[in-house]
This record gives sequence, C-alpha cells and structure tokens, in this order.
Amino acid sequence: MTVATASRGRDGVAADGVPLSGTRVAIGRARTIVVKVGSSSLTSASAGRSGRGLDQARLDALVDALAARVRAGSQVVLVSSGAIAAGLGPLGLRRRPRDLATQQAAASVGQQLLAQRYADSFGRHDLTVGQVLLTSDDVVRRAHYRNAQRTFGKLLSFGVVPVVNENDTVATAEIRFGDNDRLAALVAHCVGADALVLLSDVDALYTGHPGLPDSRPIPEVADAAELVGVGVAQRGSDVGTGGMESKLTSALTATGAGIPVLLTSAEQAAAALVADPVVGTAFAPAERRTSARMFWLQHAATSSGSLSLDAGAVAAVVGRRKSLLPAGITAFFGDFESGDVVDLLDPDGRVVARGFVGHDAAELPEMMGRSLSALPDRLRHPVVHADDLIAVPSAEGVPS
Ligand SMILES: Nc1ncnc2c1ncn2[C@@H]1O[C@H](COP(=O)(O)OP(=O)(O)O)[C@@H](O)[C@H]1O
Ligand SMILES: N[C@@H](CCC(=O)OP(=O)(O)O)C(=O)O
Repeated sequence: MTVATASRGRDGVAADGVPLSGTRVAIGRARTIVVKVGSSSLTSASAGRSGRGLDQARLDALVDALAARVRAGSQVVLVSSGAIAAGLGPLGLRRRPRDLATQQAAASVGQQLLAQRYADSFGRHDLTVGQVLLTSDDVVRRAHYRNAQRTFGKLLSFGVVPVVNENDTVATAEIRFGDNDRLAALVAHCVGADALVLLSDVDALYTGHPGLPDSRPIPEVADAAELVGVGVAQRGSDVGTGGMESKLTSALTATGAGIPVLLTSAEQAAAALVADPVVGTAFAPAERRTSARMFWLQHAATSSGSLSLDAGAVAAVVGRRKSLLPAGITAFFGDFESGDVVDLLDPDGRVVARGFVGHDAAELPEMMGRSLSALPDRLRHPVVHADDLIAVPSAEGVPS
C-alpha cells in the first residue's frame, strides 16, 4: 500500500511550518462544511445510568468547535448519530437492541434528548439549531431531494445550524440508510458542501485495525486505489453501526462528487475545524466531479431491476468504461422500461455499476448473448450506453 501525498488544489504551509496538502487547505477554507459525528463520540459509560449515556462534556466540546467554525464564517451542517444510544438509559436498556422496533423506540426517546442537548449547547454560543430527520426516500426521490435541498438552503440562510439524523423512528427496514456515514456524504452533496468531516472515536484511518501493533495512521489518501490492502473491521462500536468500512464508503462517495474529506476523532474536532487542519486522514476529491444526475444514479436512485453480466462485460463496463452490449448479459430481473435505473451485477451477484437502461425488459430475451450486428435495426443499440453508466464505488479490496 502506498501512502501518497494528496494535494489536489494548492498546497500550503501550516502555522508551525508543516507542509499542508491542497486537500487540507481546501478543507480549512471550506465555506459550507458538513460534519458527521458518531454515537461512540457523544456517549460514555460514566454518563449512563445503566449502559452508555449521552456525555454532556463531549457534546459541548464538539459544539464549541462547530461554533468556532461558524464564527470564522462557515456554514455548518451537523449530521449527528446518537439517538438510539441516548434512548438506551431512559428505557433501562444496557446495550443497543438488535430488533428494529426496540431501536425505533430508543431512537424516539433519544432523538428528543439529543435535539434538546444540541439546542442548549449551541444556545451558549447564541446559535439556533434546526432538526432535520431524513429517510432514504428523501434523497431517492428527486422531488423530495430538491425539497430537502431547499430546506437546507433556507436554514443556512437564516444562520441556523441544521442538525441531521436519520428518521429512525419511522424508517422501515426497506427505507433505512442504516448508517449515518452514508447519509452524511449524501447530505454533503445535497447542500453543495465544500468539505465533509467525519468524526469518530479513532484519530485517523490506520493501515489495519488500530488495536493491532503494526497499524500506522494514513495521513493522506489521494485515490481510492490506495485503500486496497488497508484492513478494516466491518463492525462498529457497541453503540454505533457503521464501522470503518462505512466511513471509507462515505469518504469515497463524497470525494467522487468532488468534496474533500477529513476523517479524525471527535476529540480532535477543534483541530479539524480550524483554518489549517493537520490532524486525521485527508481524502483528496476526485479530479472530475460527478454530475448531479450521475451522483443520484450512483448513490441514491432505487433500481427497477438488474442485469447479470459475464466477466468480460464487467471488465468492459467497469474497467474500460464501455457501453454494455447485449452479448455480455446472462440474465435479467425486474420489469423495467427504457430510461429506468438498473443495477449491473457481476457473476457473483455483486452490484458493480448502475445505469439508465436503453431497452424495455420485454426486449431483452431476444437480445441477450447476441452481438448487435445480429439484431434487427430497432434493437441495434447498447443495453446501457457508456454515458448513462456509472461504476459503484465500494471499500472493497479492503478486507477485514
Ligand atoms: N483501519 C482502521 N482504521 C481506523 N479505525 C478502524 C480501522 N478498522 C476498524 N476501525 C474501527 O472503526 C471504529 C469506528 O467505527 P464506529 O464505531 O462505527 O464509529 P462511529 O460510532 O464514530 O460511527 C474505530 O473505533 C476503530 O476501532
Ligand atoms: N441514526 C442512528 C445512528 C446510526 C449510525 O450510523 O451510528 P454511528 O455508526 O454511530 O454513526 C442513531 O441516531 O442512533
């Protein structure tokens, strides 16, 4: 694994003379910044009556750092986990429940507490917060997405700090994000953020699990390819859900949309949110920003069906960015029409790309496995054109 110097944008020099990558300079100067904090960073064992509970000192320290950034002229959106963790104590639960109904009950109680704590804490800085609870429907459906975008815009124009969480209480298994790391990347895109800061209980991304003696922090990630070989544990902490894998997926989602990302611990929030942040791991934005249409296709849209590809078609579509031709399709599922969104599956059934399909499902039986030249004129065009296709990023190749 290489530990590269990510320096998209102009490099700089921190106050103490340390050279700063362009990514870090951009994060330090971001006008609109989305900050995500995980449950483990807002709770502690000592703060809870039975299990972990909301830790007011930790929450206040985070809010102080965010308020300083607002005072410095930035617009800040906070994506905060912690509703379920905050609800455990009041319900007499010792640990995070596994079943959805009890998680929802805990979130209902905990979100209320969390929102009140944030309102009080930001109030110390004369800042007003606005609660925004989202389900995946709010980003999957374009009209809802634009509605959320307008709401964020209005809140920010009033100088309000939006505090976002998943609407756990009403989200059913089907419409759940399940982890706020992904939600934070989508919110960053939605508000047109200039930077995303992911705050967790670990100070950086490490080459392996931070508990292992050989693991070393990675200061800069210039490209997703550098993550191959990095070891991540899939499970999160006892109170969180995501784990490091979901943070990497979130970081790659944001950088793919041209948004630089800083990953560090909530304890370093003050150092992460100043002008020249030297802490944590900085992920450089991709050189080419994904268009809003393709970002939506890649990360948010629900698919109407799927196409199974043979290995050659996967290599052509994902590796060489070619159009998907009927010869490489081995099966299809769903009743889609031309223009609908479909998932493209590799021979192991993993989603490797998504696209706007160019044919109705009813046309495919006649086309599958055949070359275009063997088809009648009306069917002689790609099943998914290269311009309508996007590979799905994953933190795969990142074994646990
Ligand atoms: N390669 C790695 N680098 C850093 N942390 C890792 C790595 N692999 C696993 N982790 C673990 O991921 C955890 C953070 O995930 P999680 O508990 O879900 O955080 P949060 O509640 O902040 O979302 C850390 O506590 C750390 O032990
Ligand atoms: N929406 C849930 C948090 C889910 C989640 O992603 O948690 P975490 O891994 O701590 O960021 C809650 O508020 O409890």
